[in-house]
Amino acid sequence: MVQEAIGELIVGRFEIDFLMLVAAVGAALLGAWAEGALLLVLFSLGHALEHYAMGRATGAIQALAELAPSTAIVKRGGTTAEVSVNDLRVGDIVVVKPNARIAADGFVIEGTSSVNQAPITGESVPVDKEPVPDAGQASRKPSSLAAQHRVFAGTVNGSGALEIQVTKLASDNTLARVVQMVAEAETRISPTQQLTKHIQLYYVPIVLGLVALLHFAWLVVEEPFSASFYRAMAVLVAASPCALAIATPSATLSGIARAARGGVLIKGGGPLESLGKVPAIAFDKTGTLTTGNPKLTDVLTADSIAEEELLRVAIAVESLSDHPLASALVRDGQQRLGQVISAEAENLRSVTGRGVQADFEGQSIAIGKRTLFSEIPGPPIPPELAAAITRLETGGRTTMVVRAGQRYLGVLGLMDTPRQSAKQTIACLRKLGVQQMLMLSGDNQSVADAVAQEIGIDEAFGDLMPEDKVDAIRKLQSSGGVAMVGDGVNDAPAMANAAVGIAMGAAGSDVALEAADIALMSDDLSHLPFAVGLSRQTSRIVRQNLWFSMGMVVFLVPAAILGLDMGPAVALHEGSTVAVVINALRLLAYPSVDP
Ligand SMILES: Nc1ncnc2c1ncn2[C@@H]1O[C@H](COP(=O)(O)OP(=O)(O)OP(=O)(O)O)[C@@H](O)[C@H]1O
Ligand SMILES: [Zn+2]
Repeated sequence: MVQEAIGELIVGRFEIDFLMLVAAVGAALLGAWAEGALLLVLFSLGHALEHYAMGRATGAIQALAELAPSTAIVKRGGTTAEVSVNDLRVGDIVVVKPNARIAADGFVIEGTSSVNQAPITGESVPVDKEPVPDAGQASRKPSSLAAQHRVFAGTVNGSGALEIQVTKLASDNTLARVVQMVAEAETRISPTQQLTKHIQLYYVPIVLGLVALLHFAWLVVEEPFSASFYRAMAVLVAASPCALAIATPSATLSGIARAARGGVLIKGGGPLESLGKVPAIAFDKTGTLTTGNPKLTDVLTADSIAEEELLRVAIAVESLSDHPLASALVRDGQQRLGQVISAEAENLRSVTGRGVQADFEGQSIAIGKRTLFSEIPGPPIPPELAAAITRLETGGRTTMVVRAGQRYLGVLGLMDTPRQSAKQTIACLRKLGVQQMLMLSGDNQSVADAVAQEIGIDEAFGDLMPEDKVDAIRKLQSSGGVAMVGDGVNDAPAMANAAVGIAMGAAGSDVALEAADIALMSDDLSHLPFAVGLSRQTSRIVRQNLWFSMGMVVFLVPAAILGLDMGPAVALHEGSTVAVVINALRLLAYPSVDP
């Protein structure tokens, strides 16, 4: 305490601890050793309780870090050995026994099991895991692997034994990054916290002035100097804004810790507070409200073009693209053809938000939405093909027009389905008080409208380029604030312009984890109402704490002036500080909303 007080003095600012120290030393100097000692005892007792309670919140975060085992069983050169996780290298094969905690991030190469991922993603249902078809290919791009192949350090294996190939060093795995980000979050200051800092800056000097003045009370009322001094000291204690100072940080810390346990990473008090306040939430469509796993539903060829030709060209080009539409086309197209197309195009150039261009068998190929072809040189879309596109779009299809050289080969229709949890999530958010739910999509307006209608979104904006999404967010932001939910990859600019950027499925994506203010670790929308609810509850508790602690000062100061003793004044003062922290700890027990 003394150190803290001196430290603050050195940086030239009065702090609460300093006030208390003045009171204690003052009492002792005047020969009232007993009072001085009582003051110090009560004071440190209060602080000990407060530290203990705050420790509960920080402990919740610390517990997260201890989820990962410290050793792993590694297969190297035909033998197995137990090594420290810090000695694991990318590419190592780790053996995971049944019911053991997984020691590293990686993908499954042997065995099947179901893994409880709740510690990382908050998903209550275990996720089935199976080996990747080709380990060599998987290791080249592990971040694009499906959930049934990937595993995370800190999750708990089910009843099957697994062998996994390590993709991340222990210091760099998802768990380590989450722990680090939560730790950083603790140090970020929320707006309300800044407010209380501000109050302290003016408030403390005013209190000191009042206390100095009260020393001269014996000049006005008839009493000995020592009586005036005691009163001044009691007022000093009564006026110390300890509870006020701890009101917000204690709640923020508990809120962040609770969220982390529920698979929601909140990067600081700022995002935690704003999420509970925003009147509107905007969602990206593909991969956020929909599964992001579309199916090829229609193949319409232009006159005199064979379906094989259309599909072969489209597959050769799209196998180079990593857009979800592209992988769907490659997968379903080959199935429809009944053969694997191994021919690959060259020189892929993507036209953001519109489509792709590439060279294939001596021709320049363009694939994309209607507007692509009014922007690149070449003949316009013939009327009968345009009619077919319109028909598909009215039917809720995403369309991909294919042109080879000067010839239009046809149009492909794809359909994505809304996530199962989407409709319920939207309803849940509405019940929590979010007034407006919007959708931003690069897809055509008909598809956007169809999805919005199905899941209960208020308004859908389609045909948006990434920069249009940013503009839309800016506009919403200036009319009351908006949170943006996306995958954090191509929505990063829009997310950055929102009051709060929320990324989904962040456990699998470093980029998303980095870009978001709030990250839903699981690829599951239903954790969003939990985050919003928790955030609102945090704001409520902060408000209660602020009122209570200010109320206590407003009561105690006059009471002390009118003669309340030092003992009760200190007890009430420290009691209120502890009460504030305990109130904040209630957040640790905030229930997860089950969908
Ligand atoms: N590789 C591609 N092949 C064909 N068309 C593409 C490709 N990439 C994008 N497009 C076209 O551009 C449109 C917009 O793509 P963009 O990536 O901006 O949005 P999205 O992520 O698919 O949708 P949302 O904005 O709803 O998440 C797509 O709907 C599609 O018509
Ligand atoms: Zn205090």
